[in-house]
Amino acid sequence: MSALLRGVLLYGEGEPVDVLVDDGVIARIGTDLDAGGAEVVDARGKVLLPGFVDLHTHLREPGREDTETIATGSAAAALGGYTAVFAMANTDPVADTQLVVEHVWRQGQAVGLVDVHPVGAVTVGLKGEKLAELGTMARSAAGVRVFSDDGHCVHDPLLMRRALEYSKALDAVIAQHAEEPELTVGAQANEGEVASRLGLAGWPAVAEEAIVARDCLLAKHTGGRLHVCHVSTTGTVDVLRWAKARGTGVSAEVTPHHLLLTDEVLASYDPVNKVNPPLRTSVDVQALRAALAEGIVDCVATDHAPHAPQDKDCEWSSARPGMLGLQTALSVVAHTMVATELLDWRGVARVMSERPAQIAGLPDQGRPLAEGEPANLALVDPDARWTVRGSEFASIAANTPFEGMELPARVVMTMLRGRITAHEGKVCG
Ligand SMILES: NC(=O)N[C@@H](CC(=O)O)C(=O)O
Repeated sequence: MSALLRGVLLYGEGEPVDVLVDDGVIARIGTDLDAGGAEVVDARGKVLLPGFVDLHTHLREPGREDTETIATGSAAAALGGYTAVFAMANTDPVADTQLVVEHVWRQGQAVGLVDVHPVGAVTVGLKGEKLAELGTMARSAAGVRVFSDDGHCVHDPLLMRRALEYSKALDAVIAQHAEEPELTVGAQANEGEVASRLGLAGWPAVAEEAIVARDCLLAKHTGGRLHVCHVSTTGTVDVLRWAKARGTGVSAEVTPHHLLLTDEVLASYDPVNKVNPPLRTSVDVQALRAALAEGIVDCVATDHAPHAPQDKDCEWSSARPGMLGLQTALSVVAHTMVATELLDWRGVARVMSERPAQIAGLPDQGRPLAEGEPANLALVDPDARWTVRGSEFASIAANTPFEGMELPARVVMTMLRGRITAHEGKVCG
């Protein structure tokens, strides 16, 4: 299949060009290119970016196919501009064996809309007691390079030390859900004024920061590679700055919802706003935006967490934490980072594609927009404005905290190795 994108702006910069995609790669970039037999896409005024890479997606298969499947999650990813996603291990059964990670990998390939890379659990059953067979998962057909107990913190420092040692040997990364469990027993909302006012048990920032500090020390000590999931506090940014300055092998992600929402939205008591880690204060939001712009926080990851209505339309304390993210990520980043001039589109390519691909060691993702490079691409309309409707998403679940919000910019086309996977809001193939 070949396609010619006419009049597109590479990274939103410079003069419009034509981009000819053929045989899975960017074959030519120039002006007034001859379409030949290629499908012509009018891309005037659109921004071309490398396809996005999500290091943190919950696809819920196996186990909770009532909320998301690899097929529906892949469709949501393609519509959101993603060409690769990392499917978290907290499925049922847990992705802690070769069997499960290979199942997820093969399902993803069979669907074929996005590269689905299974994340392997760090500990057996996410129980935090015994290391899972990291080597077997790494050597499996799925080639696992990201390990995480996400949803749970690897709390035991000796286990975390060993996992980081393995990460070196396996050229992998340990993605930590940083939450000191002793400090968050019963916690429901960011510890502070809002939680007190609403009568919700507090979730202190230090529960995250203490684990990030410990793990940075362990990463430095072992020479292993640590990735900090969903950074949510100013103090974590300070710790990351310190750790990076002393040459620690650490990277970090921030979610779109932590770049936009604060705990003030909890006043409605709507559990759609319940998430782990919790929404923090406007001071934290500003610190996270600045850290992402500066590169202290490396990338954006969605933490796309679909939940069934019965797990969300209930009392706050019994609701499950988590929010959808795949189909709104680009727009929330445009709203919080581009409209505020903290990032330009080249910066968006860095935080949504290049850095996550590097962190996970994906050789054919997050590549430059240049001739001969694989055609993993996201085409964005920077001038679009649209209103979020969870019911219109490809996901089975509809738990978006951005419901009814008008957001800027929208992904209009996604290509995976030269094949159009989504176009104008429709999944292709
Ligand atoms: N991020 C979330 O709020 N939820 C995650 C897991 C978790 O971190 O609790 C989920 O799997 O639903």
